[in-house]
Amino acid sequence: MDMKTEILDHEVSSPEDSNPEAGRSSGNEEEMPPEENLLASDETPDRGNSDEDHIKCELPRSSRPERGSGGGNPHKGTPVIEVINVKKSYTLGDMEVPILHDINLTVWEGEFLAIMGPSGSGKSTLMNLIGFLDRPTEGKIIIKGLDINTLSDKEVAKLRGLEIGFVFQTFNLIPRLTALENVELPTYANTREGVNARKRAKDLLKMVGLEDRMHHKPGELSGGQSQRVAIARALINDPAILLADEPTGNLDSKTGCEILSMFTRLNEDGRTIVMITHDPEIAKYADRIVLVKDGIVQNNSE
Ligand SMILES: Nc1ncnc2c1ncn2[C@@H]1O[C@H](COP(=O)(O)OP(=O)(O)OP(=O)(O)O)[C@@H](O)[C@H]1O
Repeated sequence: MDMKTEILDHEVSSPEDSNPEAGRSSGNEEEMPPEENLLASDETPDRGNSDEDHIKCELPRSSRPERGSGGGNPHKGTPVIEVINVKKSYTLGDMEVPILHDINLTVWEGEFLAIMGPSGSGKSTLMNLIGFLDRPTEGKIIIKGLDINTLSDKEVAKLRGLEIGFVFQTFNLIPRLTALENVELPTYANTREGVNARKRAKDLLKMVGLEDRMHHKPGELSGGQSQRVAIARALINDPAILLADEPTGNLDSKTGCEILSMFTRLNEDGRTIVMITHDPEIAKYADRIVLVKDGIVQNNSE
C-alpha cells in the first residue's frame, strides 16, 4: 500500500454515526500504542490554581545536550514536512499583499523544530499552511510524501484530521463541552479504524494529569489545565505531527514550563513537533530554530 492509500484508507466516521455518550467503540478495538504519562515523575497533577505552587517543572535539558540554539537536527531521516518554494499572499480589496515570499523548509521525522521571528513576520501563516488550514498561493507543501496540491478538499481534511494535531495559544476549547468531549471531538470527523475514542480520550486526560477534571467545562479549568486538555485533544488521533502556535503564550512561566516538558516527552517518544514561540529560552529545547523575518526563512540550517 503506498503512503497516500495508507493514510487515506483509514475509516472516516461522521458526527451522525457517533454517540458521544455511549463512547465510540467499534467492537473490533485495536488500541493505539498507549501514550506514556506526560507528567514528570516529580510532578503533581494540577488540582486547580491553588495547587500550581506544588508543580515542580524541571525540563529534561541535561539529557538533551545536543539541542538548543539551532544546534542542529540529530534525526535527519525521513522528511515528514516539506515546504518547497512556497509563497502566500492575501488579497485586501484590490491589492495583493505578499506575506511569505519564497519559503523552503524540511522538517524531519521525530524532529522538534522551533519557529521564531518578529510579530507579523508570517509565522502563523506558515504554520497554517503546514497544517493544511490554508493553501499556498504558489509552491508545494508535502506532508508524509503527500502533496496537498494533488489532494481534494476531503482528502486534505482527512490527512489533517489524522496526521496533524494542533495546539494554540488560546487553547480553542469548546466552552459548552466537557474536557472529555473536547478531547473526543476531532474523532467525530476523522477516526482511526478500530479505536475506542472515548477510552482513548480518557486515557489521554489521565496521561496529562486531568483524570479528575474530565467532566469539567473549560470555564472551570485553569489555563494550564485547559492547555493540557488541548494537548490531549491534539493527540486523540495519534497524529505524526504536533503543531503548536505559542502554546505557552497565555500561561505563567511555571505552567508554561510544564507544558513544554510534556512536549519534550512527546518528541522523545518520536512525535514530530513544530512550535512557534517568541521566547528564546523556550526555543532552546527544540532541535533546531528557524527564524522567519519579512516572509523569508532567514537561517535554514538543516
Ligand atoms: N487572513 C488574512 N488576511 C489578510 N492578512 C492577513 C491574514 N492573516 C494574516 N495576515 C497578515 O499577514 C501578516 C503575517 O501574519 P502572521 O499571523 O502570520 O504573523 P506572525 O509572525 O504569526 O505574528 P505574531 O507573532 O504577531 O502572531 C500580518 O501582517 C497579518 O496582518
